[in-house]
Amino acid sequence: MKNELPQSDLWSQVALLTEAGEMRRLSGAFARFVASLGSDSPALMVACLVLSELEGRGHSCLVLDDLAAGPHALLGWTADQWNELAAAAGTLPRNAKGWSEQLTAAEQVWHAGDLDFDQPLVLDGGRLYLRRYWRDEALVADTIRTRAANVRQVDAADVKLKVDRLFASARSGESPDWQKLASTIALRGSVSIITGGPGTGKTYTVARLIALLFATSADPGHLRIALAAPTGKAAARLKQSIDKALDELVDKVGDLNLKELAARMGSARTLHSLLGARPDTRSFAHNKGNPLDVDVLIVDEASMVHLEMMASLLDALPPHAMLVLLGDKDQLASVEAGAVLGDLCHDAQAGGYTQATLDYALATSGEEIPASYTGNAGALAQQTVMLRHSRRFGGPIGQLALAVNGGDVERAHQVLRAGGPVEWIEHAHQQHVVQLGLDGYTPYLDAIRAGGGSGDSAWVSGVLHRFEAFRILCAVRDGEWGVDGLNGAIEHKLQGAGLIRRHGEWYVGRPVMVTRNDYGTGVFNGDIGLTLNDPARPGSLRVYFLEGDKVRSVLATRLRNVETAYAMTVHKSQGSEFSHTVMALPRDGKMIARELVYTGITRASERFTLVSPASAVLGEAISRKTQRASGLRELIARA
Ligand SMILES: Nc1ncnc2c1ncn2[C@@H]1O[C@H](COP(=O)(O)OP(=O)(O)OP(=O)(O)O)[C@@H](O)[C@H]1O
Repeated sequence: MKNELPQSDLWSQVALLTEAGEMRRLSGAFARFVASLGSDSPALMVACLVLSELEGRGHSCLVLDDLAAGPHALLGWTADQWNELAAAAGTLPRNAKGWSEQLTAAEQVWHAGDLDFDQPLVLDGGRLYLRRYWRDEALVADTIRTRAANVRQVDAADVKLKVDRLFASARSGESPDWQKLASTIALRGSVSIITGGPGTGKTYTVARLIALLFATSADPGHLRIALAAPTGKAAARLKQSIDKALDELVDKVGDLNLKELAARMGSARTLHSLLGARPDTRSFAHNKGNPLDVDVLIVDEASMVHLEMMASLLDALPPHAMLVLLGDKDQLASVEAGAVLGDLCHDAQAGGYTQATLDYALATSGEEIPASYTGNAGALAQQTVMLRHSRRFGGPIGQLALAVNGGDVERAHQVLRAGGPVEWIEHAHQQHVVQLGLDGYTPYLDAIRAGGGSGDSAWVSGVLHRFEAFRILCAVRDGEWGVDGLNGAIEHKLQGAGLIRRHGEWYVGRPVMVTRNDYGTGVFNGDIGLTLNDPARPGSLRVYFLEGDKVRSVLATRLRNVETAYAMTVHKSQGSEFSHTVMALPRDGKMIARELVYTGITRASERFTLVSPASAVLGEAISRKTQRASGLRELIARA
């Protein structure tokens, strides 16, 4: 029955928060929609508003304990903003139990386990979900649990012989050799995870795993191994690194023609293209009913895979196929809801390996897992290995990344102030970033002028590589420290310096980022290209994209969803690396957390410059760890 409550106060508060930019219009509309289906109790309305807001911030659910304690910190609101909303709603439950009872009483909420009427909201184990996210989380949890428990028998002596040869030249430098361990642990599993920071050898290890898979297969000629990553750039990088690593292994796998077998793997694909994305729908051509034609699927940059994509991927993977996820668990999670890799890697640091895993590791790799990593952390933890030693990240950039990752503000300040390849412009003005932009982008713009637009692919590739050597990353989109403000200011500066000649939107030298998948032109969200003259058609412009060592181009006027990309968000930079990376932090950093700073720093291979108008923002961000509400771990642990 409709509850005629004096809720006008609540909706006035909603309007105020919306006007102040603290609440999405969508959240109010969503709550009203739910009310139109039945109860409009204050508890239900407030829960809907908060749930929708959290969804916009990447959480897959609303934990009722958080709601009872006051979710303002999760929302980035002040305690007053929350208290005013709660007071306007009327009497709200005092604790999680009370919230649970009131929400369960609403006919729009399905209490998991009860008779299901396909209600839009789901309450499961003290968490409120939008139905779609609950379905995705349940699917991921069920599939991962089943897969983690499904460990196959291997011939330990045979594996040891082969893995010893594959890792014979490896300068491990660590004991135990986690890389070697990771490859034999993955070999037995239906799902496994290899996590580690930049340069810890995830790709190096997986190349050896591939060789091992071929070498131990009864029918290597028919083993179908597929490589994939969330973005085109990450996919191209994966393929390139694996090819390079496999090249070094050709004589280490007996009579097998590794080159030919590797060539049959084909190129690495984006997850969208692997699954067969269809324009304008969320569904894919491949799913449970039409599974992927693979025996082994290796997915790189798995931290970028959001909950919905992971659910689609697991749904489309045939039960017999092996899934190997590679990624850095400490990186920023996807913009979309879910922090799947982070959730799945909960025990990676500690290990939590059982005696059975210790025995298996010793028998297959000869490596002894130290006692400090033993425990009983569950089936998935037995299939998870964290690589702990970075090979190209030992200097100040690595030290800074480590300090940030560990939440050590003082140490981060120390490294930043010590100079060298790491620098910090404190109390900066926007002009500082703009000047860095001018210096950093002059080389590729000079190359364009010098080349005269010959269009020759080696020349284009050279220009693109120069562009890729430098990038400005932003934590936010809006304002003078955001992507939009900085792009405009840099463009203006380059124009003033005579490096670009802007007539309208498109001009020679304009870097662009694709913001939506476009199947017609074959460009995907996150692809970055440079605008150059079309040698075949004087007067017209083409955008050139680097794909591994190849170059692809599209007529500029055919690209509908693009934005200028002198500055880009840290989120979009994942999977890329630049020799010199500049990261600009805004004046107000309340929504910035450690993972973002860490991800920005780890994009830099040789030089990292931090620019911030207010120095306190960095410390605050490092101290703030993103907590994304999710029930994945609990659902996986459920028997
Ligand atoms: N055991 C090893 N012996 C010798 N070289 C190694 C070893 N492990 C890794 N390397 C080298 O270190 C570099 C980094 O390795 P790799 O690219 O595999 O790391 P990664 O973890 O995949 O990095 P990213 O996260 O940046 O993709 C590569 O040049 C690789 O060849």
